[in-house]
Amino acid sequence: MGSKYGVIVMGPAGAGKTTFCSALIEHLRNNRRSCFYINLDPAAEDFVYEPDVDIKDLISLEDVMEELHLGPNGGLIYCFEFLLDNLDFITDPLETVTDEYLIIIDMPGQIELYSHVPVLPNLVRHLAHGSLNISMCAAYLLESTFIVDRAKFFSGTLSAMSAMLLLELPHVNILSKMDLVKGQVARKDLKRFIDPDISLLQDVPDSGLVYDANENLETPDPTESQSVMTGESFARLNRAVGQLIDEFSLVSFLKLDVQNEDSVGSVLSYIDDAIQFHESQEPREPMDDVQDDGDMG
Ligand SMILES: Nc1nc2c(ncn2[C@@H]2O[C@H](COP(=O)(O)OP(=O)(O)OP(=O)(O)O)[C@@H](O)[C@H]2O)c(=O)[nH]1
Repeated sequence: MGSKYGVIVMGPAGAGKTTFCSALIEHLRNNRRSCFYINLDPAAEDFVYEPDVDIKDLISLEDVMEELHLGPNGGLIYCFEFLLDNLDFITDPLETVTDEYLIIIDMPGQIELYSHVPVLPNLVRHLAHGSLNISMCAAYLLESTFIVDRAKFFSGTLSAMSAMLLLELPHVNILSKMDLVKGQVARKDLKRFIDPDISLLQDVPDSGLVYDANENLETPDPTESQSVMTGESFARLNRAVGQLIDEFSLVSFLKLDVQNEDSVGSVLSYIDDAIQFHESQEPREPMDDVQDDGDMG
């Protein structure tokens, strides 16, 4: 059984991850619980609570972009690869953290991290299945204002699903910034987003989206390179996305209003429960590609 507990806070840019981390820390403090706060966003600057470990003390995104001539996304991936090569930076301070602490890991918002780039699963495997053996939960935030634009909401839902599949951790999805939609959405309408009702996708208006069907071909034929996704093909795509979400059937959201202490407490209790439930279910085994001594080599 693990004797360390952690939550990794993820979600698209601006979803409210750092604000949620601060609200969690405040709630834990008010309830005499300890926490250990790790910032892994090399671009994050303003913190209400100073992180106990900050990736910026290991590597600076600005320096990486300047010296390696990388853009912000490439620079971020480089920073994570560098972190994986220097895992002691994060594992050493965690050695002494006991089970009274909740380890809170604040992630950057680049969604590549939650879709196809392997750095995050490697990091999580190391923390959860390496010698630290941290019992972890993933918290994926999506902004509640997305529900105004259904296409955006369902695309966010897909990114949350992608993170669930990628990390294979106990997982809670959270609709953040609920104060921004309070009083604007009827309770019964909100319910259709909390437990996503795929029939909402039937009403998504056809955007007349134009896409380049041959963008990956080396020698695109200019007469055939443009396709217009309209009408029936757009509806078919939406039906397919709906079916995917429906068949996955594990996606639902918790509501979060960071200004409301009860709301933060309620989300935290789901996180605690997810961690405990997972711990009681699964014997933990180190993964093949992760060494036990904290050195990924
Ligand atoms: N109204 C409202 N604003 C919020 C809430 N949470 C965050 N914000 C605001 O949303 C913006 C982004 O919040 P952050 O907590 O920095 O979001 P983040 O996901 O950490 O952002 P990145 O790290 O850049 O991806 C800030 O201006 C916050 O003040 C909320 O619950 N309600």
